[in-house]
Amino acid sequence: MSTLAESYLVGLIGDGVTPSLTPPMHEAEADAHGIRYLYRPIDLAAIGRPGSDVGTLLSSARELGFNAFNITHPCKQLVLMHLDSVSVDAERLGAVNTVLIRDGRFHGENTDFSGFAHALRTGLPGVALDRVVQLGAGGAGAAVAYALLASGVRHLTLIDLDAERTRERAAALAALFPDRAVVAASPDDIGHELAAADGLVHATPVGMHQHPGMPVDARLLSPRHWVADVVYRPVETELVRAAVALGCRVLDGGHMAVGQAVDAFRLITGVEPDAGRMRHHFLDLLAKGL
Ligand SMILES: NC(=O)c1ccc[n+]([C@@H]2O[C@H](COP(=O)([O-])OP(=O)(O)OC[C@H]3O[C@@H](n4cnc5c(N)ncnc54)[C@H](O)[C@@H]3O)[C@@H](O)[C@H]2O)c1
Ligand SMILES: O=C(O)[C@]1(O)C[C@@H](O)[C@@H](O)[C@H](O)C1
Repeated sequence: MSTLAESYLVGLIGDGVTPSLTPPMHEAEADAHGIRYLYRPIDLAAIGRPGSDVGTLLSSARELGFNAFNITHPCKQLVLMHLDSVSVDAERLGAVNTVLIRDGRFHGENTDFSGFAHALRTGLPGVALDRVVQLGAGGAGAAVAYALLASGVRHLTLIDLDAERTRERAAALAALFPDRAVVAASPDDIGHELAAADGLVHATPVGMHQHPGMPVDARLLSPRHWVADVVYRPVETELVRAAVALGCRVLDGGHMAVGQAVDAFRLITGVEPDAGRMRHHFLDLLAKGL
């Protein structure tokens, strides 16, 4: 038998999360530390529950002895109203992807932003952060943009097909970081924006197996740009391949996927994970077609 203090029972709540690589990443890292750790996807689509049930699911899970959760689409905002406390960054960002259950209370964190910020620091050390263009202002884009500004980016241009979403996101971020410039631009302006930028961050679905292609004309990139992608299925996207071929410094989307898991594992267990080992495991899982 194991109790709350001797083992970890963790879940991932979200729509379509059955194939997620986050549960096996956590479990393998826990195994390596000799920690008893079970991590189950709780797929809303599979159990026929709406995202608005996230509070009910958390309450049941607390009664059943769960220690923590990762939370994903469509619940990252919906979960906020069910929490007893939230980290400063998750509150400012308005999104939670990690819930810790401690002494019967729910505490929310956001490791999407911290995972990307860590990946940027360690994967692209010393890159210029004066001007960055970010393509994609949806769910992942919100966390990444927040991480860029928290990491010191001085001028951030957001570009998305959804002009209203882009304007709203830029205004919200500008209010959070009043000493920076955060502007919305149209996809037609990308050439002009990239000409003045140090780096490009890509956070749209373009380049995924289901949406193959290049999100930006490679002729607009030059070796002085650094390029970060968030797409990780495949990890070597067309954008990543093109940027490497040009001689750009590149961060693939696997770094963010592993980064959020590294930070969540540390928060849940209090044990320092081996980030390099978790990335190796993640790449192995992808290579096996999982
Ligand atoms: N690496 C990670 O940890 C991680 C985490 C979450 C999501 N992702 C990946 O990020 C990508 C985006 O996911 P999301 O949850 O933000 O999706 P989302 O639907 O919330 O947002 C995507 C945004 O991209 C915009 N868009 C789509 N095509 C575009 C184009 N050609 N040009 C400009 N804008 C365009 C859409 O209008 C939308 O606002 C997916 O590939 C997902 O797999 C990666
Ligand atoms: O790997 C996934 O499936 C995730 O859902 C991706 C992202 O949404 C993270 O915030 C979650 O912690 C895990």
